[in-house]
Formats: sequence, C-alpha cells, structure tokens
Amino acid sequence: MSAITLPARPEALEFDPAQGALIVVDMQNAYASQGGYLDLAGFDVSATRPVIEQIRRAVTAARAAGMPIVWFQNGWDENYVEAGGPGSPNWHKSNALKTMRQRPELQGKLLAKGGWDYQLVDELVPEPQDIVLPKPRYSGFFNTPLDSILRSRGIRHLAFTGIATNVCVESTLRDGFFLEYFGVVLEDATHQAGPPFAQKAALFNIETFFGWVSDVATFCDALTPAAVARIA
Ligand SMILES: C/C(=C/NC(N)=O)C(=O)O
Repeated sequence: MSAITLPARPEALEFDPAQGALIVVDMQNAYASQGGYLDLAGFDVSATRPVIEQIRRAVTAARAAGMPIVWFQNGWDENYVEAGGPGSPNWHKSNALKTMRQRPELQGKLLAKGGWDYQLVDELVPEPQDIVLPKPRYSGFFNTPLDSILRSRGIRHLAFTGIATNVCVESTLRDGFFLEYFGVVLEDATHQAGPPFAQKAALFNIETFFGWVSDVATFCDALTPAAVARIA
C-alpha cells in the first residue's frame, strides 16, 4: 500500500495506513455516558454524544483503508487491587476512587471490570481483527503490550480519538512521543474531562510540543485513496 497525506496542524503527516493505527481511548460508559463515573464525579459529559458518532466515522474509514484499530478500556479488577492502595499516587488522584470513598454505595461499580461503567458504549463495537487492551493507568503504554504490538507490525503513526483529551489521550500520546511514535489527535473525536479550557490547553500542548492535530473529516478524506485501492 502507498502513503497517504493527512493534513494536520502544524504540518501534514505522510504515512502508509497499514503502518498507522487508530487509537480509541476509553470510550466506556464511565467517560461518555450519563450516570457513568465522570458524570457522577461532577464532570460535564453532556457533549460526548457527537464524539461517539465521530469515532464511529473514523473507525469505519480506518477499517476500509486497512488501518489497524486499538481500543483501550481503563479500569481495574472489581476489588481494585490493580488500582493500588494508599501507597500509590493513583489511589490519591483517581477521581473514580475518590468518588467511591465519598459514596460507598458506588464501591465496586466505577471502572470495575465486568460492570456497565467499564463497558464500551453500545454504539462502538470492536471487530475480531481489532486490538482491545485493558489499561490500569492513564497512559496506554504503561503496563500494557501496546508498544510491542505496534512495533511488531511496523506501526509508527498513531491517530488518537476518545475521552479524555487532557488525561488518557494526552498521556498516551506523550508516552508515544518519547517512544518515537508520531501522534495526531482528531480533535472533534475527543472530549476533555473538565472545563473547555482543558481541551484547548491539551490541543495546544500537543500541536506545539508533542504531536499534531487534525479532524475526522480530514482523516476520512485522506484515507479514501487507500480504501479505494483495497477494493480495486
Ligand atoms: C479523569 C480520568 C480520565 N480518564 C481518561 N480516560 O482520560 C480518569 O480516568 O480518572
């Protein structure tokens, strides 16, 4: 397959879609649904529905172009052993764990494997050839096989979607930068945890220091020649 050009800020990226991956970060009920963890912890999730639709479009375009798709699910075992105890900064900083300490009736519900909160939203369904990875911390590179999975396929370019832009998306893209991956965020397929300035700041950091920023329509258009070549 041949290279495509993806227009992006601050400059376009060129890569073979087979040596890129679409990364879908934590599109779980916890982050994208009313009644999920972020909502219960007091973050505004009212504008996450359009993000789901944009991710669906990006996934469809990536599949058609032969670009691998990696789905992350953030969370821990139902007893929260993987979350770490008071000796872990995660125990102190995770708003899910803090919310459950404040509201013990939620214990075992937020981000616990096997529960509704942990599940991907109904609208987004991985296919058998996709890669689905659980992750225990904000970065998708930490304590997961992501790096070796990507390296073994010669993948160097990562297009990021998902929630939250300023937490797990940015953490994973930054770690990828240090590991020599080219990371581009599709901005309209992401949403922040916190006020709108958090989205702006994350995108500023990424565009200026760690990677590139594009959008779903541009991504789909750029992949069209690769998709056409696959059916020709
Ligand atoms: C706040 C938060 C964000 N997660 C994410 N998927 O970006 C969390 O997990 O507590």
